Amino acid sequence: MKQDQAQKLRELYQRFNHDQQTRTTKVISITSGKGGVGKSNFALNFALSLIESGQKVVLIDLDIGMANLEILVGMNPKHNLIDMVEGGKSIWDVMEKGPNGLELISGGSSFNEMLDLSADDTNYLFSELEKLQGYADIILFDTGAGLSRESQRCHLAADEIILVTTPEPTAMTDAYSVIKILHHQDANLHVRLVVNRVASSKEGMEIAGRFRTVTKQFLEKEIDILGFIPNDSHVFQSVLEQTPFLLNYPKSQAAKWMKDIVKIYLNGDAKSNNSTGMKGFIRKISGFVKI
Ligand SMILES: Nc1ncnc2c1ncn2[C@@H]1O[C@H](COP(=O)(O)OP(=O)(O)OP(=O)(O)O)[C@@H](O)[C@H]1O
Repeated sequence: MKQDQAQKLRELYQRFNHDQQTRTTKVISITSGKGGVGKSNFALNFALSLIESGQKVVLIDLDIGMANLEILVGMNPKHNLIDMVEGGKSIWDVMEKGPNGLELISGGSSFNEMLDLSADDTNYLFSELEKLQGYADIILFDTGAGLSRESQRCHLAADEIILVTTPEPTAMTDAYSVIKILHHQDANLHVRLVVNRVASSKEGMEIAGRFRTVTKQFLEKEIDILGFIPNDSHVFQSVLEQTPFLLNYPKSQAAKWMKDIVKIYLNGDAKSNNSTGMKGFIRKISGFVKI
């Protein structure tokens, strides 16, 4: 048997037997109030940095109508979630391997078709997604900016939400709105803030302070600040080169700060492990969708 065939068989074996593993599987939904604040770049490089720290991560693109993670990472996936539902494929058929152990599931560019999915299709989608329980330590959903009905469901069903903003007043105002609307639906949601494109950590702290003051008016608890990413030309360069900055420019300031965020995330996460995982996610999201 050829070596690559043997490798493929081993991978298949691992995937079909993953439920015997004991991974908890945390589901994180990544969002922003305003578009273009760096949410997808954050999601991709956060995933890669988590992997570098030993986590098994699956990144799922749910940016409705604008799925572009595959472009940022220079991949050309053969299938996406819509193909999966329409073609009766399995979740393993649509999961593509990227660089450095990244596993990516593309949402395609017409995921809003989900709105028209039949009850059987929706059940099928959820049953395939549920297979990821126990397969990865962390499932990251990159959702569209703002709050569409689908992305709201995703946030409300996830174990936690990472909200990305920049210091711009417009981005901040939209981020406040996202928190306010989500909090109105579930006061116990765990939201963590990332401020992207800051000039310095001092500016990041100032923005975080302002965010805390404003959100105190409608949150019972203080919002969690996960960290800051500097404004760094290497990010822009990496987008042009279709290679994530964490891999392309590992010594850049953006990569360094991202690694700090992951350290903070993993330290804090170990202390508060109350995830309901992919099974909980499917149970909750099924409750929002009338099947
Ligand atoms: N830290 C940063 N430093 C410099 N430029 C950045 C940084 N983060 C993002 N950018 C720039 O912002 C652009 C938009 O980033 P990205 O596509 O990740 O945003 P987004 O919030 O996902 O957008 P959308 O909501 O439209 O999907 C990138 O192409 C990059 O040029």
